[in-house]
Amino acid sequence: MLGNQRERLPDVGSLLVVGSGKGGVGKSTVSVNLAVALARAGASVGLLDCDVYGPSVPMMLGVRKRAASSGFRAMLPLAEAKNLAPEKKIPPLTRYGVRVMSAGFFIGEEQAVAASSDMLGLLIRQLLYSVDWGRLDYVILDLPPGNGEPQQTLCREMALDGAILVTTPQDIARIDTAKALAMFQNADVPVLGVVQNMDGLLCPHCGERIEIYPHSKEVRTRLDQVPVLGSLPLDPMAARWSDEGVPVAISMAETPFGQAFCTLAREVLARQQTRNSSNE
Ligand SMILES: Nc1ncnc2c1ncn2[C@@H]1O[C@H](COP(=O)(O)OP(=O)(O)OP(=O)(O)O)[C@@H](O)[C@H]1O
Repeated sequence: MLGNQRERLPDVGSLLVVGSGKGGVGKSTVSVNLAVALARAGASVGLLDCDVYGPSVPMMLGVRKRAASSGFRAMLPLAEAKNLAPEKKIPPLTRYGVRVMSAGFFIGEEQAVAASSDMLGLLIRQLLYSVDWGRLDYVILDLPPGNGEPQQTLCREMALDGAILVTTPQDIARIDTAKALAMFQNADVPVLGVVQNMDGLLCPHCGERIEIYPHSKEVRTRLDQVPVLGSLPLDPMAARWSDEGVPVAISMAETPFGQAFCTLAREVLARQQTRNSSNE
């Protein structure tokens, strides 16, 4: 099925996904900070955390839900149809200028979700339609690791306007990222580029750069052809701010680490504008 036959979210300019085949490489860090940086650059932005089993966005944005709840039973009745009446839609939370929704707003942070994995695609698609996003330039989907669900359903049914891949320099991460790349390319989703995260550690004492993860020397032809949108070092302060619930695009805005997200946002805006004008 071609991209233009897939469904578009009403009133949303571009639907972007941030993904990687590999877990823990920084997808949520990139999603949250890209969303905040785009908002700071003047765009109207929504962010949907698509990780049902381990949502990280609530903590990264300082909206943690510690108490357990009735979980998805509380959410599913709301998410029964695509054409939900406006008054039935779920209002997103607004944090740092970004409209945010996460399964983590409905379930306690230590609560296990019993949804079977083949339900995840439907669940996320329903959530996407059930949120009262309003009119937005961008909605960013922070994907869970892997190439299963909800990725398959989203690639099949939604018109995704761009994918941003996140990897570390190691080959073990690049192998999985190459798989995610193949998944998006096979589904005709335009891949905007790759962010190389945890690319060296800057010593907080002397500033020396230490390579934590070895740079892969393997040729991965498809992945090597994808533009590099940015490179981020491992920075202990970034992890600390993230746990504090303040995105580094705000808390470290003046540092090279924070600035990297302004550059990433500018790259994404430019690439998306080029794509939009070539599609007109
Ligand atoms: N460049 C970095 N420097 C320091 N810490 C980082 C960096 N990037 C990510 N982290 C930290 O690493 C952890 C994992 O990052 P994150 O949750 O963004 O990865 P993920 O790919 O979304 O993980 P998952 O696969 O679980 O969804 C987080 O604690 C985050 O704060």
